[in-house]
Amino acid sequence: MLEVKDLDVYHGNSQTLKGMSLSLAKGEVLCLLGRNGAGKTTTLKAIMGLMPARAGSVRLEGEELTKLSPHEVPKRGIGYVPQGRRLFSELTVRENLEIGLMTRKSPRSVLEEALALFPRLEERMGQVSGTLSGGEQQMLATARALCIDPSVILLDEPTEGLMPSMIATIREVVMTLRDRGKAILLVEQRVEAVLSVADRVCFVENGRAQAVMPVQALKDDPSLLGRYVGVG
Ligand SMILES: Nc1ncnc2c1ncn2[C@@H]1O[C@H](COP(=O)(O)OP(=O)(O)OP(=O)(O)O)[C@@H](O)[C@H]1O
Repeated sequence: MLEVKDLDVYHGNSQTLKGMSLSLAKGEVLCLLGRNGAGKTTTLKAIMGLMPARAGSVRLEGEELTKLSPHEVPKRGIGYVPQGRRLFSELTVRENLEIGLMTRKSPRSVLEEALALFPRLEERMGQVSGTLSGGEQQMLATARALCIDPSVILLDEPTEGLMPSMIATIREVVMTLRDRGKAILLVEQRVEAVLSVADRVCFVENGRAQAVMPVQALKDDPSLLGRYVGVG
C-alpha cells in the first residue's frame, strides 16, 4: 500500500535520510525504532511531503507522492499525528475536528466514527483544545487525523509523556484501526508498547532502515534491541 524507496532527505547540507526504504501493508502496524536522531521523524515528514526528497520515491497504491505539495498528501488519504500533536490550541475540539473534515471534504459519518473511538472527546467538544490534558490532546490529534478517513496513519511517539491509562487507550485505538484495515506507521520509543502493538519492526540507524523483522523475532531475541538501539 505505502512504499518508501531509497529516500534521501537533507537538513541544509546535512543528509538526514540516506536511502531510507520501507513498505507498509493494509492492516499492519510497522514500528520504527532507533536512537535519537536516527531519522524516524524525518521519515514521517518526508512521507507527508513536509521535508523534500532529493532522491527516492514514496508511493501510495502506486501513486508517486514526492512530487505533490504538502497539502495534497493528506488528501490522498494519509493521516499524520505529529510529535507534540500540533493542535490549533486556541480553537475548540469541534473546530480542530472540522478542519480535519474539511481537508478531504469527508462526510459527517467519518467524524462520528472517530468520536466513537474517543467518547471522552465527545464530552469536550466545546472546550478550547489548549486546555485539554496531554492525553486528551493526543486523542484529539488522532481523531483529527482520522477525520480525513485515511487508509494510512502515521503516528509519531503518540504515548510520549502520557499516563498509563491514556497509553492503554491509545494502544486500543491503534489495534482497532489496524483491525479495520488501516496501515499504521508508528514511531515509538517504549519497547513494551512496540512489543504489544507492532506486527513488524524497522530499525532505523543513520538515516536508513538497517533491519526489518516481525515483532516475534524481537520477542524471541531481545538482544536485538541492544544491537540496534542500545537498550535491552
Ligand atoms: N530542523 C532541523 N534542522 C537541522 N537538522 C535537523 C532538524 N530536524 C532534525 N534534524 C537532524 O536530523 C537528524 C534526524 O532527526 P529526526 O528527528 O528524524 O530523528 P529521530 O530518529 O526522529 O529522533 P528523535 O527520537 O530524537 O526525534 C538528526 O541528526 C537531527 O539533528
